[in-house]
Amino acid sequence: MIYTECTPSTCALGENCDNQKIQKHEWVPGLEKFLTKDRGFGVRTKSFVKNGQFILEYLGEVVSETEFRRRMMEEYSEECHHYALHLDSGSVIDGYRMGNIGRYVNHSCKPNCEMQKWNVNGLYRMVLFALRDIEEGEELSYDYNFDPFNQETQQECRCGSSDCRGVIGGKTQRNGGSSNKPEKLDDSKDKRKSKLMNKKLKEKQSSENVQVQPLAKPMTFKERCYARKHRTFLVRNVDKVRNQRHPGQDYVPITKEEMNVLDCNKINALNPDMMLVHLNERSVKTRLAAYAKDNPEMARRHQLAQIFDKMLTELLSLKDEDGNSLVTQLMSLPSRKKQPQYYQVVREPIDLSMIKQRVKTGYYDHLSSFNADIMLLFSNVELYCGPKSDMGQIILKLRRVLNCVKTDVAHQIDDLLGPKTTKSYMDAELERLEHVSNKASIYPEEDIIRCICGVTRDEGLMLQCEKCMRWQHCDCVRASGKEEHYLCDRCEPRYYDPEILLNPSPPDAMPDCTHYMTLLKDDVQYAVGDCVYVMRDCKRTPTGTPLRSSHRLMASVNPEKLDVFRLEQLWKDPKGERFASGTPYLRPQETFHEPTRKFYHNELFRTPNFEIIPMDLVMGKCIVMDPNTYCKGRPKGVKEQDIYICEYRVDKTAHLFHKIQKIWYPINTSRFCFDWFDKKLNIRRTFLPHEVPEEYKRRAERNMTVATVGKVECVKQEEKIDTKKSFKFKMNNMSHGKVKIDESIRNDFKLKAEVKVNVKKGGMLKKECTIPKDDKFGLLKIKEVKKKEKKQRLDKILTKLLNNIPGKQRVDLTYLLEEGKRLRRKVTK
Ligand SMILES: C[S@@+](CC[C@H](N)C(=O)[O-])C[C@H]1O[C@@H](n2cnc3c(N)ncnc32)[C@H](O)[C@@H]1O
Repeated sequence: MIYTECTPSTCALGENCDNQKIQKHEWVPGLEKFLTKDRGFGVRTKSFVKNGQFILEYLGEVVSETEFRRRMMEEYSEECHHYALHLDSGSVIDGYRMGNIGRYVNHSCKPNCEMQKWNVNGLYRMVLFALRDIEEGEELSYDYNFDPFNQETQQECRCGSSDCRGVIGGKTQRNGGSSNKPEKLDDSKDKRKSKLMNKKLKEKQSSENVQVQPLAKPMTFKERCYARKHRTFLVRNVDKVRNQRHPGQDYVPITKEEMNVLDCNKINALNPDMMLVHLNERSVKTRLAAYAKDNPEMARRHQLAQIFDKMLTELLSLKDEDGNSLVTQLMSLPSRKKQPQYYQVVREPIDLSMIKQRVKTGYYDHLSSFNADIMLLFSNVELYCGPKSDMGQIILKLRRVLNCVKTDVAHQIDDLLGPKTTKSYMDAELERLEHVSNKASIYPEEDIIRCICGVTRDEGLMLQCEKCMRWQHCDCVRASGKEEHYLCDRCEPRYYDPEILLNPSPPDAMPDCTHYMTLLKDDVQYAVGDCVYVMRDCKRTPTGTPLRSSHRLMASVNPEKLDVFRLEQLWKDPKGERFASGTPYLRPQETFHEPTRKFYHNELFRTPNFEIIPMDLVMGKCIVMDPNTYCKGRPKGVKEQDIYICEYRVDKTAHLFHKIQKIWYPINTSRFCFDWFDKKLNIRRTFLPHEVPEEYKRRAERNMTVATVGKVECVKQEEKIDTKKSFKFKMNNMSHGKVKIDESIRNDFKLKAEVKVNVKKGGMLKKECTIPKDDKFGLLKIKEVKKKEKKQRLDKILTKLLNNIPGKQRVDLTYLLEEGKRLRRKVTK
C-alpha cells in the first residue's frame, strides 16, 4: 500500500489540510535513543503517542539495490545490526553510514508502530506511524518484515512477544520465513488447516509482501528529473544543493524547527523544481500559467518555457530541399536492441522529444540548462555519426540556426535572466562555429593522422575515428577499413602492442623471421621509414655479437660520429633478436668529389647500398628532408641538430652524384605535425663541411702562438699567453671581417698593427697582416724560414714518390706554395 499526502497547492483545503504532516515534518517530539538489554540501541518516546499518529521518517542514503548488495557483501559484512529499507523497486534507503533516529527503531513481531510508504509530492518516503496508543517511555517497534539481503544470515528475534516468529522479519519473506524456531511456525493449528486455507494464507502473505515491498515501479519522468538534478531523494540534500547554489553563504542545515514550519510553498520557493511534480505537458499552459499568477518564480519559469518553446519550434520547422524535416532523426533515440552500440558510444543519450517535454513542463530554469541539453544532443550526434557525416552537417546547420534564434529572443531572455545572459552563450557557440569554418577554409585538406605506429605519413588504407576525427593506418590497428563506426584507441581506450606486426610479411622477408611495422629499442618505437642514428662501430663480445648500446650514450656521443640510416624493414629472428635493414646515408666528407663542390652544412647523400644492422646499434631518431621541405618548416618536436638535407644519391663508389627524383618517405607538412616558417628559407651551399676542424685550428694556433711566444719571450719572458684570448680574437675576426685586435692582446704581444681578415670566397680564412716596418721581433724572417722548410719537405716527398715511377718526368710542384705562380716548372735532375 502506498499512501499519498496532499499538496497544499492542489488540495481544496490548501495548507489547512491535515494530510501534509510528512512534508511539514510534524514529527513526534521527544524521541529518545536508548540502550536495550539484548538488541543494541532502541528508540522510545518521552511523550504520549496517539494511535495513527505520524512519528518519524526513516532517513538514509538512497542507493540502488545493486549498490546496496555490493555494500552488504563488501562493506557491511561484519556488521551485526542492519539498517536498510526497501524504498522502491531497485532502490534502498541505506542507513548504515548516515541516517536519523529512525534507524534505531527495533523490530517486534507484535509491534506498536508500522513503517508505511508514502508518496509525498511525487517522492516516496518511508514513514513510521503508531499502530496503537503508545505510552510515555515505551519503546517504539515495527515489524521489519525486511529483506535480509542475505537469506543465510537471518537474525534471531528477541522481541519477547508472545507472537514472536523467531526471526526478524520472517513473516513474508520469499523463503517462507524459515525460522530458527520452527516450532512456532509448525503450530498444531496450522497443521489442521485445510489445503485451501493454507493456499489462502499464502496468497494473503504474498499480497502483504507486495504491499510492503511493491514490485518494480519505474520512476516517473518527473521523479527522474528531480532525482537526477539533485542526485538525492533526501530533503537534507536539498539543503546541500541550496548551499552549493549560494556558495558564498556558510552551510547551514535546516534545523528541526525550520523543518517543522517548512511548508510546501516554502519548499517550492527554495526549489522551484518541486513544482514540476505537478505538471505534465498539458498542464503547462493551464496550471503553470495559473500558478504563475501568484508566484513570481513560476511566472519567470513560465515565460522562459515559452521562449524555449519558440526556439525549439524554429528548429523543428527546419526542412531540407525536398521538404522533409531536418530533425526527424533527432526526435527519438535509436532502439537499444537494434543499435546497442549507440549506447556504448553515447554516455548521456538525449533526444529532441525529451528536451521538448522538459520545456513544456518548465524544467529549465535558466538558459544554461536548456543550452546544455541542446548542446548535449548536438555533440551526441556528432560523436556518433561524425561531424563530417550527413547528420554532422545537419547539426552544423542547426547550430547556426539556433544561434540566429537566440539572437532573436536575446532581449526577452536578458529581460528575464539579466543583461548579457544570451551574449555569453552565443559568443561561445559563435567561437566554436568560427573555429569549425576557419578550420575548413584554412586547412581544407588537412587530415590529422595519429596512429599507434607514430608515423604521420598518409599511406595505405586509413580509417577515421568518429569522435576525434583522427586517421589511423588500417594495417596498424588491424582494421579492414570497412568498419562503419570506428573509434581510435584514445577515444575508446584499448591496449596495442607497440611492436606492430607487419601483416602480411614482405615478399623478400627473411626466412623464419617475423617482420614488424614498428620495433622497440630502449622504449623508443622505431617505424619502417624512420631515419635513425647508428653507431659506426661498437664494442663486440668475444663471439662477435655487438654489445648493446643505450640511448643514454646519445648525450655523450657526437651525432657527427654516428651514421644516418633509413629503416626499411624491421624484423626479429627466431631467437627474438631485433634487426633492421635499409639504406645508409653518407656525409659529404665520405664521398669523392671535386674540391670546388659545395655542400649544405647538414647535407647527406643517399647510397644505393642495402645493409642489415642489429637494432642494438640504433641510437636515436633523426629526420632527413628534401631541400624544398627543409625550407618550408620543421616537423614538430624535432631538434634542429637532428635534421638533415638530402638532395642527391651517390653511386656505389660514391663518386657520382644524381639528383633524387622521387621522395620515398615524404614528410607530412600538415600543421598538426609540422611547424611552417613564416617565410620560406633561402639556403645556400658552402664549403663549410671542409672547414678545418676546430681541434686542428687550435693546434695550429698553439703552434703559431708558441712560435710567436718564442720571440715575445725575448722581450717579456715571464708573461704567459692566454690561448683563450687568442681564440676569441680569431672568432671575432671571422665574423666581422676587419677588426682591431683586442686591447689586452695587443698589449700582450706588443703589436700595434692593424689586422685585416678577409673572408675569402667559400669561407676559407686567410689572414693578412700588415707588418710594421720596424719588425723588432723578426717575424718576417721566421715566416720565410718556415716557408723554406716546408718547400724542402714537400720537394723531398714528391721526389721520393716520383722516383718510384720509372720513366716519368718529375715535376716540381713547390710552386704551389708560392702565391700567384701557376706555371709548371721542369725539374732539372
Ligand atoms: C535497524 S537496527 C536497530 C538498531 C539496533 N538495535 C542498534 O543497536 O543499532 C536493526 C538491528 O537491530 C537488531 N534488532 C532489532 N530488533 C531486534 C529484535 N527484535 N531482536 C534482535 N535483534 C534486533 C538487529 O541486529 C537488527 O539487525
